[in-house]
Amino acid sequence: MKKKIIAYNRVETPVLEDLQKKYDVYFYKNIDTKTDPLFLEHLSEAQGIIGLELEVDKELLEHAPHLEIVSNVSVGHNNLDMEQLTERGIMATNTPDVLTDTVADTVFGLLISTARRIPELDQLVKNGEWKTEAIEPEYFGTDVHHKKLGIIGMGRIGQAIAQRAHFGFDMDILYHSRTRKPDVEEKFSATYCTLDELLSESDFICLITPLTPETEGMIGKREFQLMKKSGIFINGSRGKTIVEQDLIDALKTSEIAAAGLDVFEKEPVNAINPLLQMKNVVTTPHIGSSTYETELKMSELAAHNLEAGLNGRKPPNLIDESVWKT
Ligand SMILES: NC(=O)c1ccc[n+]([C@@H]2O[C@H](COP(=O)([O-])OP(=O)(O)OC[C@H]3O[C@@H](n4cnc5c(N)ncnc54)[C@H](O)[C@@H]3O)[C@@H](O)[C@H]2O)c1
Ligand SMILES: O=C(O)[C@H](O)CO
Repeated sequence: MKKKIIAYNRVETPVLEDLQKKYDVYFYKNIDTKTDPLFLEHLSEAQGIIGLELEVDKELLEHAPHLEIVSNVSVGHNNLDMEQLTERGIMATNTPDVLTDTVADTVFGLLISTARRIPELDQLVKNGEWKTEAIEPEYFGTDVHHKKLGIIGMGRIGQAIAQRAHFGFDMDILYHSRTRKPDVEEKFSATYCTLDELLSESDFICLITPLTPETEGMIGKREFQLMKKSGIFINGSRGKTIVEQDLIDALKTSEIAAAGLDVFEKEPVNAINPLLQMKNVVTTPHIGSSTYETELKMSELAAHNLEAGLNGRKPPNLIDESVWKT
């Protein structure tokens, strides 16, 4: 009998079609996973889950007695209750590496767009408000090259950001991470420092840690106050790593100059969120990894992980290796 799989939110079409040849696949999108009766029925039979941002918690797992593996189509796995999964011996996997450069490009794109006010000035041109041959100084931006960049979370993506900053833009790099990385320091002439030093000395700050109990709300009122008034803050991690209301306040009181945000406390972001009214805030809808090429690679890797797990092979990207019994 074919194994049963729940596919959720995003599995690229060619990958989904390939899975459909080998398994019974039930694809769901934009449903209430706590109450949807058909979803819960399929979940009760499923051996595998593959997808993006499905909240896999105790309640969901209680409806999934046959589950063997949850394969995230993302590197972030804050949607998974790892304690519950491990306790039940259910494998969980993610998609590191294949998206690293794409996310670093997004973060750097946000950084340049925010510093040079590209979306705001694009609107000005398109609205017919470019009135003088020489644009007025009130529309000038700030330089990116040769400035100081602070990276919080010097992992795979953090290092790809550092590479762009160091080799492409001659920036000075400060970083703060759980551990010091001498190879990174040498490669990008980066300096390790405390979080407070990084916040007070950087011209640009990129946050790119995972969302964990330790990083939840790690950037709030105190941290924004430590930043330079000319400071530009970029968040590519998860919305909940910052206290969003404190960011709003810091921008309103000019505690910092501007922000570039790919992620929000609540997604999709609420249309009345004050951040959306601010000219000095550049936003994108959580598209860090969303290019055709990279999303396909993520789906392929997630399917590879899923199929390994379902067929008795160790998935290459097991998050908690302790569940693998040889
Ligand atoms: N915006 C997007 O679309 C998008 C896309 C991919 C990843 N992400 C986010 O980026 C995160 C990082 O991805 P990665 O592949 O670089 O992961 P990674 O594990 O390689 O790197 C994470 C880094 O954060 C550091 N870190 C963890 N806790 C910390 C703390 N309390 N203080 C300082 N540093 C801390 C770790 O030491 C590590 O160096 C993901 O977990 C995800 O949340 C977002
Ligand atoms: O963590 C990731 O891979 C991304 O945020 C998914 O979109």
